[in-house]
Parts: sequence; C-alpha cells; structure tokens
Amino acid sequence: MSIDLAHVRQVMAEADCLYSEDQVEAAIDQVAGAINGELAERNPVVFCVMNGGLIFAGKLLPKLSFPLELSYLHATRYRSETTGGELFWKAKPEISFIDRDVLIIDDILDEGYTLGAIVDFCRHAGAANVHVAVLIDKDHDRKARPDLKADYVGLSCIDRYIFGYGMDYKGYWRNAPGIYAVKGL
Ligand SMILES: O=P(O)(O)OC[C@H]1O[C@H](OP(=O)(O)OP(=O)(O)O)[C@H](O)[C@@H]1O
Ligand SMILES: Nc1nc2[nH]cnc2c(=O)[nH]1
Repeated sequence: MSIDLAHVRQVMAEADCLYSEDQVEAAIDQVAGAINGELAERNPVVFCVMNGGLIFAGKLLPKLSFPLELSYLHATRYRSETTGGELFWKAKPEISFIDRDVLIIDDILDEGYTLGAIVDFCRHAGAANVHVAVLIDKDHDRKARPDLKADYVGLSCIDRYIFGYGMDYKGYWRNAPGIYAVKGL
C-alpha cells in the first residue's frame, strides 16, 4: 500500500506534543533507577518487543548497571493501523528463559492485549517471573485485563493515538523526538 508522505509530514506539523524529548529522557532515567534497584541481582533475560519497544529499549538498556542478556520478540496487533486487531506473532523469543526472570520492554500499554499475550506466553513457557517495563501507559477504561499492570511505567497519557519514541503513525515517525498525539485522533 502506498502512503502519502505529504500527509505523514502534515500529521507531524499538526500534532500536539504531549511530552518533549527532555521529559521523555527524564522518565527513562526514572525507570532505569527503579529497575536497577529491583532487578540487579536477578540475572534477567530482557526481551525488546519489536518494533515499538526499540527506541525505549535502546535508551534504557545503557542505563542499567548490571549484567543482562538481551533478545527480542515481535508481536503486533496494529500492523501500521491506528486501531488494533488480532495479535500476530512475527518472532517468538529465541533465548531460553526457563526458571529465569524475564523483563519485557515495550513502548506502550494501551488496551493491553499485546502485553497480556506476551506475559502469558512467557509464564506458560516457564519463566520464573515476568517483569514489564513500558515507556507510556494510556489512561482509559478499555484495558483488556485491568489487573495487568506494567511494573515500570515512564509516563501516562490521555486516550489519543500517539507517536514518537518508537511509536508509529502508519509506520512513520517512530523517530520523532518526543511523544505526540495525532490531531483529531
Ligand atoms: O496494549 P495494546 O492495545 O495491545 O497495544 C500496545 C501494542 O501496540 C503497539 O504495537 P503494534 O501492534 O502497533 O506493533 P509495532 O510495535 O510494530 O508498532 C505497541 O508497540 C504495543 O506493543
Ligand atoms: N503508535 C501507537 N501505537 C499504539 N499501539 C497501541 N496504542 C498505540 C498508540 O496510541 N500509538
């Protein structure tokens, strides 16, 4: 499907900045401090959830001051759309984590279907403990499992479609240096 780049540029030009780069970086520092305080002795296997978790993981990991193993997994339900559908596994974890602590890093906890499925998968596959870090938690009452909380949350946001810092608008602007809400969404 071809995409109208002029439209993609216009979305950025008209977007509302919810968090500046400095604010996001400060939130990442806080998350790193909390993880350093709690997981330093737990020898975790860390999984970055592609694609959205990439920037957050890339910024967060160098701030973690203990040895860890890193890999990725890829589960998606938005697939460049602005509403979610069926969860689709593109890549399951390859490093064994049986009886290990697992830390999942993702960009956003929105309705929570994605993280719920990932956490269930890790638990059923034998993880001793599953910890979740998200850059941002969207505030609404449509959570799939209200009991499913992230252990580490950088920021929270209003119920709008957001992009930047790993989060896309129709596949673009994951590189935006702040967190922005699309005008009208
Ligand atoms: O809480 P939920 O409503 O399930 O949504 C959150 C998920 O949606 C996004 O992934 P997406 O499916 O867009 O894939 P992407 O990471 O490649 O952008 C995001 O990265 C989270 O993994
Ligand atoms: N880019 C982006 N991805 C999402 N996945 C779930 N919610 C969102 C959102 O608001 N923005």
